Amino acid sequence: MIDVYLFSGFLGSGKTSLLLHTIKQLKEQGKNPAVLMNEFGALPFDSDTVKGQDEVPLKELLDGCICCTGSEKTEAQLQGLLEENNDIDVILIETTGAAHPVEALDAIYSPLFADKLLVRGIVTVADSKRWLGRHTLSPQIRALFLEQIRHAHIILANKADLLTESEMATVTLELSNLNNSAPIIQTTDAKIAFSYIEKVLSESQNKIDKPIVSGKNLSLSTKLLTFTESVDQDEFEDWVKSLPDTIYRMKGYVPVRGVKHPYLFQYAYGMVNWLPEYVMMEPRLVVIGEGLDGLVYKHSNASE
Ligand SMILES: Nc1nc2c(ncn2[C@@H]2O[C@H](COP(=O)(O)OP(=O)(O)OP(=O)(O)O)[C@@H](O)[C@H]2O)c(=O)[nH]1
Repeated sequence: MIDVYLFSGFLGSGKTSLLLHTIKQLKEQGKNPAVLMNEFGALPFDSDTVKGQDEVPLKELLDGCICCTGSEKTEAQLQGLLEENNDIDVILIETTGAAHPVEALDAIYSPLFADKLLVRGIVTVADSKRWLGRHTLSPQIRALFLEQIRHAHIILANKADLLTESEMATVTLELSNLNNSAPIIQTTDAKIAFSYIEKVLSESQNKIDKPIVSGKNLSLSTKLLTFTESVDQDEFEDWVKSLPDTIYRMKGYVPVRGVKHPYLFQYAYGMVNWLPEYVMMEPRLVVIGEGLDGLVYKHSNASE
């Protein structure tokens, strides 16, 4: 049987960081992990990051999340992974931040895999800073955030570096009030020993409840910005920070004036992150949020 782990968590909480860190540890143990990831929106930025890891079989479900693309598609992807690679030991599934973890899990519970896959459980990465500011989220999004925590078998209270010790203590207490059966681990960059996750999940094969909130009903949408000319880095950052709180996530490549290649740009919950790129990437940016109509930067074009 192949162990399957599901990584859940809100947009920008640190799931990809957990995935990369886990792949590294599994490979160090001599195991062969495979990855199924889905992206909300049409651009596979996260899967680009994972492709950088040598020889990790990867399937992506583009343009939608595991829950909305339908279980047949997920089944087909999983089947493809298993047929093309007969030496997989572990499958890691990263769900989109907009997916209800139980629906995503439903999709991989298929009779096709009953004797092949052993679903070990759900690890939810919670952005601790966002947790403290959760009252600013719209009710539907907040409900999804809570559901992802409620259904977790292990919770990572991530981004501990951004909070004080007493804030972290508050977050941990509040998370445990919501889900008192999952261990809560405070992490930075979602760094955790995978052996710990393995141990906890092999001990507790929790029963997973039925979904309450559906990821399909959310008013989240995505937008793709393409740039017509390079931007002034400070001005662009000011623009991003002036956007409403309902813009949850941005990632992509932004051409910056005076710099040769577009920078890798990430935005999550009020914080921006620029990283130089040594290759020429197409300058385009995915924006995820609510109420994106009319959102455009002065040197860019927007499309759905
Ligand atoms: N300060 C801080 N930043 C973090 C931490 N973990 C992740 N980040 C940053 O948060 C951003 C999002 O991290 P990812 O690992 O891509 O999160 P994700 O959940 O995969 O994001 P989506 O793919 O949008 O759902 C990146 O800029 C990370 O560098 C952390 O513990 N502390």
